[in-house]
Amino acid sequence: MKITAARVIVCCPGRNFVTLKIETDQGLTGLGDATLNGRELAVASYLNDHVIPCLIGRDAHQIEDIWQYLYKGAYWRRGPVTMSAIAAVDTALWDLKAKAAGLPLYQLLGGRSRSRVLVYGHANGRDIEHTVDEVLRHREMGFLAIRAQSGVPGLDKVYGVGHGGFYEPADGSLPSEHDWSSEKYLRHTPALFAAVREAVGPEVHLLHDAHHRLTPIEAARLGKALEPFHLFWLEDATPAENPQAFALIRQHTTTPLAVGEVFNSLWDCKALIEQQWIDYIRTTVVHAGGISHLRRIADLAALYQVRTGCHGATDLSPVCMGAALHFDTWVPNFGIQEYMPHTEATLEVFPHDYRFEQGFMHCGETPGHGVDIDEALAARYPYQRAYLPVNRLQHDGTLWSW
Ligand SMILES: O=C(O)[C@@H](O)[C@@H](O)[C@H](O)[C@H](O)CO
Ligand SMILES: [Mg+2]
Repeated sequence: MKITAARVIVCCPGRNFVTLKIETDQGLTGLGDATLNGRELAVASYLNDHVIPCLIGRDAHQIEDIWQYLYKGAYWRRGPVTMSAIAAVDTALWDLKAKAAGLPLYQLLGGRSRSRVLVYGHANGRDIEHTVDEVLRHREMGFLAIRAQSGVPGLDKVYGVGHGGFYEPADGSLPSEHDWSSEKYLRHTPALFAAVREAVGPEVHLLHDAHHRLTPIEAARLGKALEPFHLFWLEDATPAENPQAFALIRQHTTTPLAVGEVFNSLWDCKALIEQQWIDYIRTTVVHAGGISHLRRIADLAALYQVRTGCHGATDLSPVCMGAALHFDTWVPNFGIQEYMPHTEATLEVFPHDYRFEQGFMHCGETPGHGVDIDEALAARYPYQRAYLPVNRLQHDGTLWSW
């Protein structure tokens, strides 16, 4: 099955998405997600200007050889742009191989390891009371696992909390600047989870994302303070460039730790997994080199009882969600899948066969990963530059992790 053409489709049905479409001489096409929030055109150019010329004429069945060619052949290895581009090619080739076999993708990975995929939803509120209401609303919607994020008294905007309706962090023609105070956040968050756990009872899994903002000792303090509320995980407790920071957190708390949505290769994950400094690895298809590389990360994690917890925010396209659900259906050391429902406009551009049902998701049985793109509709939503916000410390303006 020869690759005859490939093109990059950039569209913005409410937010930007980058999709790679590979065509073959057998008339089959494959899709991969290449969306990197706030740097979309960098990946589009990497694909258009540097990758696609190398793909034409290759055998689409040689997924591994093409992966190695794009990884080692670039000389400049790893990084979010490179690995998102490789991920898109890899995902599209797995989609093609499954379509050529007439099988849903999970069958090519090793078949079904579970009947359904546990997911967690996002409950966000402007304050504790509103967040409790949102958690209860999500429980009513059938979620068995719910992430809670709330506004922090004294801070105008914080990660994860929209201002009414759909939460989309990327905004503006330049990055918006948010104030941050770890002290205010640390004073507030234990009270948030005391109220949420009290309201929702012991059964519902509760999750929280500290979003890279705490120092290691502050993260240890928060993990310890949250122990009475038995979180499923505390995510991105501290920036993970220094994996050793998680060793310090580990010394102080039994709150499970999750990290990895910003990782783009096995090498980012290795020490954290081998030292058992984390409990869940958050890498997913679009940013960690595709299905081929994500399998390698999961296999290493399995040796150390670390489970998967794929990233699944709305700035990852339905193509990534579809592929991730097939991965989740197969992977033996599955933990949980993040599920932020896309907008109707996005879902119209990306017809798909996966579905949500009572706290779980089900990938479809369509050959491939089960997601397509309506190119005519996508063309009606041209790219709109948007950036993720930046954070500055409220007391002196120091630039901080957002
Ligand atoms: O866990 C999460 O879902 C977040 O960390 C993401 O929403 C993250 O902020 C975005 O993907 C950034 O583009
Ligand atoms: Mg996160």
